[in-house]
Formats: sequence, structure tokens, C-alpha cells
Amino acid sequence: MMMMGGDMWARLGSTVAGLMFAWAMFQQYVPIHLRGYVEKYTHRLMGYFYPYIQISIHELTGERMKCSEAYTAIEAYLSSKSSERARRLKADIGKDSKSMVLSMDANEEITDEFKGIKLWWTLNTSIPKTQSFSFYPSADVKRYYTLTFHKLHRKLITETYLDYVLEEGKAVGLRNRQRKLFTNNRSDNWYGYKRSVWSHVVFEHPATFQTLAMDPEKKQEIVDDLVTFRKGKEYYAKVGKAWKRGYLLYGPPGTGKSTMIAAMANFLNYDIYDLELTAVKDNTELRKLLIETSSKSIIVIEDIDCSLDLTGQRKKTKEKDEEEEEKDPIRKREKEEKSSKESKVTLSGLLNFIDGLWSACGGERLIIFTTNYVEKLDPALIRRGRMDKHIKLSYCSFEGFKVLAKNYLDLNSHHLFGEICSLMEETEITPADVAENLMPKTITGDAETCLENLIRTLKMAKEEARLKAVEEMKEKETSAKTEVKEESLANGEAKDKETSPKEDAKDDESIKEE
Ligand SMILES: Nc1ncnc2c1ncn2[C@@H]1O[C@H](COP(=O)(O)OP(=O)(O)OP(=O)(O)O)[C@@H](O)[C@H]1O
Ligand SMILES: [Mg+2]
Repeated sequence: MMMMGGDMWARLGSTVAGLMFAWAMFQQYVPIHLRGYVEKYTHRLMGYFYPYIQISIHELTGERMKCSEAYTAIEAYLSSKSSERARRLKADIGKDSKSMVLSMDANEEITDEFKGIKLWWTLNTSIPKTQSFSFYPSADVKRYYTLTFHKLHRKLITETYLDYVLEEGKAVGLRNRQRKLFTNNRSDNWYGYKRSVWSHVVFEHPATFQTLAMDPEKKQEIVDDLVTFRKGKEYYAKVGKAWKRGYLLYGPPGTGKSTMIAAMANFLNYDIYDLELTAVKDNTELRKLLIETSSKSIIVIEDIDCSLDLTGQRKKTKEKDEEEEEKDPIRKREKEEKSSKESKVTLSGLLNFIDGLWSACGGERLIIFTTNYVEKLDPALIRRGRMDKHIKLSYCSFEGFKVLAKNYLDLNSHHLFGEICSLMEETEITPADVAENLMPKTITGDAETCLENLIRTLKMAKEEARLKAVEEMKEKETSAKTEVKEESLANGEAKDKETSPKEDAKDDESIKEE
């Protein structure tokens, strides 16, 4: 364990030989029923002479044998120390897939120091004695770290050092981690070899707030909001709120809602969980999915208005239909199969999900909804407190265009900018359309051609808008005319009715006269 000289090796050799002899004597002469007692008291006796304490941290824990968070943190904590201090190292491709990462190999030991105290970390492996067939190959070999320290420092190590290692390890892990984009699996795939509720790919979207085309003040406001949230751990704890924040991004297609989510993830260095609600069977599954998310993440539900019928009322087939289905067993089974595949997530299930009842585990999560039709959403879903910030992403302004011109053409100014500015004031165009025009169509395509293309598109959009307005005006006029006609007709009928009693009276009189 500690550095040993030649003398020490000799002493160790004789000790090992002595111990082996004692063990052989123990096996031969101590009756089986007494061995338990002898072992117990030997351990106690050893405790008086062996002054070290050992703590083990196993890689796989719990019923589902998940990788322990503590083990991962220690691994990260020791990774930097291993490359400097360990003698036997293990090399692997790093998370950036570019460089080799060194870590301590199995049964290797490294020394650490904390406040002048020496400690020893060992990575141990063990193979279970009873070989059993397993679907999970990694589950066969058990890995665990052992921390050894003198019993004099028990308090300091258990109360301070372990927390320090955990925190440092998590920070190293976050620095080195490759961010991920998760998507939820259908629950049919939650079991078996993969047994994972989320699948992931590496998240490498290049969007940033610098490349996002939108009003600069609005952009700064969002960035400030994110910074306040990220630093808000103590604040959220003080006010007794789960450390989470909801954003609702709404606006027409192609205005940058998805792009903004990517920019947020890049800015905060968070993972993204893209939740496809239609693949979630019911509220219980929704809860399970949420529990499996990690902190420092953004949970996204795109096009929330299309995801589900979130009005809380499930569509009912007509009673007559139901009666017929009851009589026809094939139709009944078809209906049952269809409904078992349909998502049964309800509005209240989703509200619970957002309200932090479940997201309280771990904290530091953003929940983002996107929609093209904000007016379609249930007010309960987007009230402040649930969706704390509503962000409208709209058509491209001249300021937005300037950002895109810089991104795509590396232009800060151009003689065509003036014309584009005035056209943009007169017509609506999405940033996606602007971006499409600013992309050179050929390798030799120059900036001027791109700007001219954009001007052409703007003019076309303006003309289309004009024609549409004329059309709408005509429609309005015709509907106004028909309304007037109907009114006058209705008035005419009413007049007829008003005059008829008199005529009736006349008729009556004529009858009387007769
Ligand atoms: N504000 C923006 N800034 C920079 N690029 C943008 C912006 N808006 C759109 N784009 C460009 O247009 C493409 C489509 O945008 P995005 O997918 O973000 O739109 P969206 O609002 O999510 O649309 P939808 O409602 O259809 O999902 C992006 O790949 C991006 O290149
Ligand atoms: Mg989108």
C-alpha cells in the first residue's frame, strides 16, 4: 500500500507466509461450528492492531444495477490524479473522440492528500464465485473503489473529504462530458438488454445566441434570465421552490424556436431531453421518464398543441357506435388495440410533471414548450409559475437580418442593405427564409447575388401580401353586401308581418259587413 523498501518486502514476505500457515492450521484443527466465532473474534482482534479504515464504493447499485453516481464522481475525481500518480494506467478514447484519456487500471492504487492527511484509493475487481448466465456482460465483473485512511481521521474523511471528492468529481465530469440529446423510447423497449427509457446521441448543434437572429434587447433579456437561473441554487432553496424554470416559445414556423433551444443548451452547457409525448403511454410512464432525467438539462416538448389532446377531455365516440362495437367482437378488439397504443397522458398528468412534484428530484432543469398556436393551449398549462417566461419569436427584423448577413456572408454593411431594410418594414419574412436566401447556391456564389435573391423574395412576398389583402377586401365586401341583402330581406318580411294584422282586420271587417 505505502511505498516499500527492500527491507519492507522481506518483512511482508514472512508475514504472508505466517498468515498462510495460520490459515492452514485454522482449516485443519478448528471444528466447523466454531469457525464463525473464531472469525468474529479474529476480526475484533485485528481491529485493535490494524489502524486503518476502509470504505468501498461499488460501481453498480440498486435493484436495476445502475451505475452509482458516487462511483462515477470518484472515477472523474481520480482521472486527473491517475495520469500523474498511478503506475498502471488504462487508456481509452476520450469523450471528444479526439484524444486519449488515461485512468487507473484495475487493482491499481494511488495516493491522495487532504489537509496534510494521506489516503489511498484502490480500484478493485471481483468475479462472482457462482457463475451465472447473464444478459448483461458488464454485470459479471464487479468493480469498486476502496478508500483507506487512518482511523484517527475518521470524522474529517467521512464528513468533509468525501463531500469534497463528490463535488470535485462532479465538476470534472461536467467539464469533460459530452453533451447529449436524449429522446424517449417507447415503453415496449424499456426492458431487455438496453433497458433504457431514453436513447441518446451526441449533441453537437452549432447554434449560439450570437448567431440567433432576433431583437438584441430581447436576446439580452433571455440571456440574463438564463444566467440568473443558473446561479439561483441558493435563491430557489431559500424561497422553497424546485430549481426549475419553464419557457414557452411561440411563433410562426421557421422563426427560430428550435434554434433557440439549441442556443440555450450550448449557453448553459446542459443536455437536452426531447420528449415525444405521443410515445408516452400514460401519466405513470411520464413520471418514470422524468425521474430518469439528470439535472443540468432542458426538457423539451415541441409543438405541444399537436402532441396530445390536452383539453382533459378524451374524445368520445357516439353512444350508438359504442353499442354496435359491443355487439361486434372484431371491432371491439380493434378498438381496444388502438386505444392501448394511444397516449393516455392527460393535462393533469402533464401539469403535475411541470409543477415540480416530480422534477424536484435533482433540480436545475428547464422545461420548454414550443407551439405555433399559443391561443390553442389550455391557460392552465401556460400560466405563470408553470411557464415562467413566454417568448414570442416573430418575423425577421432588419436587426435580425444583420445578424444573419454577418453569419452567412460575413457582411457588416452593403449598399443593398438600405433597400432590404425598407422592404422588411413593409413585409413579413421568417428568419428561416432569409437564411435560405443568404446561403450561396453555388461555390462561386457571391454576397451580392445572395442579397439580390433576398430582395427578389421580399418583393414577391410583398406582392403576395398585396394580392391577399385585395382578395380579403373583396371577400369582406361581398360578405357585407350579402349581409345587407339578408337584412333588408328580413326587414321586408318583418314589414309584411307588421302590415298583415291590419289586412286581417280589414278582412274581418269585410266579413262583418257581409
Ligand atoms: N432566429 C433565427 N436565427 C437564426 N437562424 C434562424 C432563426 N430562425 C430560423 N433560423 C434558421 O431556420 C431554420 C429553421 O428554424 P427553426 O427550426 O428554429 O424554426 P422553428 O421556429 O422551430 O420552426 P417550427 O415551428 O416549424 O418548428 C434553422 O435551421 C435556422 O437555420
Ligand atoms: Mg421547431
